Amino acid sequence: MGGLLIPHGLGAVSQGWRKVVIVGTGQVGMACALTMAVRQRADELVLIDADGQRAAGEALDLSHGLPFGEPLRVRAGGYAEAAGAQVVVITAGARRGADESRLALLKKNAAILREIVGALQAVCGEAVWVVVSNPVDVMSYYAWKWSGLPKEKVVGSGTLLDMARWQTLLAQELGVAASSVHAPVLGEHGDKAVPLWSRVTVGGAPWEMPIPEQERLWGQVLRAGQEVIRRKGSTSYGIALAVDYLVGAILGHQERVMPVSCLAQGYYDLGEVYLSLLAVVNRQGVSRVVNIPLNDREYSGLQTAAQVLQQARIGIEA
Ligand SMILES: NC(=O)c1ccc[n+]([C@@H]2O[C@H](COP(=O)([O-])OP(=O)(O)OC[C@H]3O[C@@H](n4cnc5c(N)ncnc54)[C@H](O)[C@@H]3O)[C@@H](O)[C@H]2O)c1
Repeated sequence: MGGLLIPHGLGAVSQGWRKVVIVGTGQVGMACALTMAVRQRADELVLIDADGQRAAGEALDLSHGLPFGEPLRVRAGGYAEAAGAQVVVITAGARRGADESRLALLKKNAAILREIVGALQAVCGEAVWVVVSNPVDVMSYYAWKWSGLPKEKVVGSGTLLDMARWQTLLAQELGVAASSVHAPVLGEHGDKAVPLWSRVTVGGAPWEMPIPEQERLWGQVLRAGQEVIRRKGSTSYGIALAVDYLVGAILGHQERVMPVSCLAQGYYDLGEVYLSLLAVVNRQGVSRVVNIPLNDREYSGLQTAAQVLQQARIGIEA
């Protein structure tokens, strides 16, 4: 993978320079790159892919839009170019088909992740690693385990997307802006996600829905990813906006509270497993977990998610 430096018209790297590396320049990786470019999230984006030509083409394509935005350095390259990044976003790996579960990707994507972790370790030990590749909770766990990084520094996008899908649907149902709805989701990114119905608020006011209505709506959230994949082959924009939000919290040291996949040990009687809990995100990554009280249904939902995620690891070498 040869480095390709796109002319950028920027001078020397200044203090506070924000460098983000994206590993995997497929649909998700490039949607993340475009979102971050448009939102001026970074000063420098480095794109890495096993297919070096693809990464180079993507970097060139993105660079052609630079005259319309703020200065940005975009380049494709190898892992050596990742040195000095504050954030690494891992989106490399196979994606699922419409009728496939995320967990079915594990064996293949774990092998890809192992290779990536080995390469990143040498150059990005100071960065926060944001894992997006599926199954994201198990991949985040192995990124943490194999890298030996402190747990704060390895964070998965987790149920950020599930939460966004749920909030979008609730907002449509109520005829209000999606940003006015707060509806946290914990647990697995997938079938064992745990919607916190007891915590739903609209404009800050608690909001309730009859159980059959809850089930109907949550069923739609669970099928949302498949609905998109069936129609266009992959999901990319929703996750990209979620990742941009998460990366923004890291680079801006924002202390934003959001559900992300993190080491859950020590919370809600959970063991050594990565799944989504409400966390405060800042420059360190996961700065702390917000240990909110859960009702019985939510608590047992988390236990089930943890069991499924721990079982999925069987056969993969820790
Ligand atoms: N966490 C989430 O909410 C979420 C949402 C959507 C997609 N995803 C996941 O993101 C991943 C990527 O999805 P996509 O649609 O972009 O797939 P894609 O096929 O479009 O892109 C994957 C990219 O990974 C690259 N790649 C493969 N092996 C590599 C390696 N060893 N090193 C570097 N690059 C490598 C491929 O060349 C390809 O460019 C999938 O696992 C998908 O399931 C996660």
